[in-house]
Amino acid sequence: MEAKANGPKEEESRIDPPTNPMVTPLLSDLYQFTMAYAYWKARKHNERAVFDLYFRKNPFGGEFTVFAGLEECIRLIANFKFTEEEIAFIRASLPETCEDGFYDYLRGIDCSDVEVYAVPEGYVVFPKVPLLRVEGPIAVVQLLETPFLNLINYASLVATNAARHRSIAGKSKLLLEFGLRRAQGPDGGIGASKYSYIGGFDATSNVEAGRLFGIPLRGTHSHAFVSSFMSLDEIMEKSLQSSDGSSTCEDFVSLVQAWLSKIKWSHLSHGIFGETNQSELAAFTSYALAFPNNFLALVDTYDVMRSGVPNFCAVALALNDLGYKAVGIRLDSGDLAYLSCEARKFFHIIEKEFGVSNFGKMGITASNDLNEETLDALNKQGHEVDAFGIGTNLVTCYAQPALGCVFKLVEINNQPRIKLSEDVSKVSIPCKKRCYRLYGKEGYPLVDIMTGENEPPPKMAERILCRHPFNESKRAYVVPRHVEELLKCFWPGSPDKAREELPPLMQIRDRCIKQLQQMRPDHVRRLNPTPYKVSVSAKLYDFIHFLWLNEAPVGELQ
Ligand SMILES: Nc1ncnc2c1ncn2[C@@H]1O[C@H](COP(=O)(O)OP(=O)(O)OP(=O)(O)O)[C@@H](O)[C@H]1O
Ligand SMILES: O=P(O)(O)OC[C@H]1O[C@H](OP(=O)(O)OP(=O)(O)O)[C@H](O)[C@@H]1O
Ligand SMILES: O=C(O)c1cccnc1
Ligand SMILES: [Mg+2]
Repeated sequence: MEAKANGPKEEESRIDPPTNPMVTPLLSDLYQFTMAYAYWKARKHNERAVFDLYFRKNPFGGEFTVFAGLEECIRLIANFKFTEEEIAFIRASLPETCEDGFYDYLRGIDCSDVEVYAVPEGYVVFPKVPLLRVEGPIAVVQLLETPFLNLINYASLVATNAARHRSIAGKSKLLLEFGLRRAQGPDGGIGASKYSYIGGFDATSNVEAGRLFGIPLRGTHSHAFVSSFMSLDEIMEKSLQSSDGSSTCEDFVSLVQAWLSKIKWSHLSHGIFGETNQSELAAFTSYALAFPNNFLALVDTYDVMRSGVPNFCAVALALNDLGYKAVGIRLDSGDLAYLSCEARKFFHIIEKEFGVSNFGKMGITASNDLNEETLDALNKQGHEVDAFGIGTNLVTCYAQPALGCVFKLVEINNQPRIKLSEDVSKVSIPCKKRCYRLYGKEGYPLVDIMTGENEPPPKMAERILCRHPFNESKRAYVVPRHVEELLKCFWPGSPDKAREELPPLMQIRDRCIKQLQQMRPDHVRRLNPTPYKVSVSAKLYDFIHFLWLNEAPVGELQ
């Protein structure tokens, strides 16, 4: 197909449908359809509306949030079209008094007249600043409220949760997402894997997420595998070729037993253990025969130091004789700080005693109900864990089950709108706005500022007054070293107009890691973090308060 004169090639510009086929125009609340009908009935449906999608409070007691879920929103609107079956269902769900013309109207709807400006996915974001600004015919944009919130709330929450776990674990640790079995259903599981990866996890055990998104897959084995073996006699196929293929060990089981005996009687490890569990030894040996290049053993089924670790070392040393390097162990119960240190000491003893270089650096993975607090406790106690497998607390976002993103009308037919509330933090910021991040001389972001759409943008090296949107006394002058416009055009209305790229997941992850690194450390620390400043221009401040006074009825005291 020919490339269009000034546009991308058609196939390049085509945007895939949402990952989850359940994400359709019907994945919405009934009231969006009743409102759409009422807009249509009032001939208001094509009025041009601007909505902001934002949250009011950072999750997990922190002062930052990682924005995620944008690509799935763009996929939804790029493919937004009702099927006849869907229209028939809406017709059956609305009162019979609804006129037929509405269903013809629905049949014709797509998002070619909708514009979405958004913060790039993976960015660090803050309360009140729009993550998305959605503009279009009010009835259509209204229908997008629920699916957009659904696609962004959990994605951003779990990406933030992952980023927090990464920040405590430290850069050098491997973080594995193990949560599929505990996730809130299939979409929760897939979403958790995808967005934990964006938040800085290294890999997932979720095979379907690996296929869909190219996330690295990792895994060990379970207690069932260990306890399914009864004795070494079960192992029928005992031969193992050396890693370079030059020789074959006909009886790998005997080689393992010989090593276990050597370890047991070596003067350095003497007394640490007596008889190890032989069924566990059989399981480890079998696993090594199946995966000589990827041997990793779960060592806590019977007794970590008296059985699991010595059995593991015997198999690892036998593999070493044949030129293979074992990967390491996994600890899944007990005191993970203590056991990891004990295991590490044992590996060092083996290295010294038998001259196997780097044996002391053997990988130690830990799992079992890990969360921010346990990671923090392990750090404080000192530990020797290289990789953490985290499931339940990560994917269910146990510490906070939802991020409260909302979708509020800020302008209709060029008329700014405000939503008032007794609770000042819930008052919406009116107007179609532009948002900027101002950077200071040390390179850190200093403040986010929202301005009216037609105000001149803040300029580098030029002093600008940044005001708290609601608190009159809170204001500061900023001379930015660098100004970044936050809301970029991700959906200009049609797939062949210029728009921001939807980058691969890996790039979003890199962006997220970079974003977190460039934050001033006190904003992202765990204990008593400093709030990041979110502000409005002086002009917007005045306008908000003018509108507020205009819209709020004056009470009468009797
Ligand atoms: N050194 C440590 N400091 C703080 N918390 C730890 C430490 N080691 C382990 N933990 C945590 O303590 C909890 C122990 O959980 P629990 O008592 O259910 O497990 P367990 O008895 O060790 O193992 P099992 O799964 O066999 O019952 C887990 O959440 C684990 O992450
Ligand atoms: O603890 P999480 O953070 O959710 O991580 C995943 C857990 O899932 C696995 O076992 P499972 O919990 O199914 O069984 P177990 O606790 O008896 O090992 C694994 O051994 C971890 O313990
Ligand atoms: O591979 C593992 O060790 C694993 C995978 C999922 C859950 N728990 C552990
Ligand atoms: Mg468990």
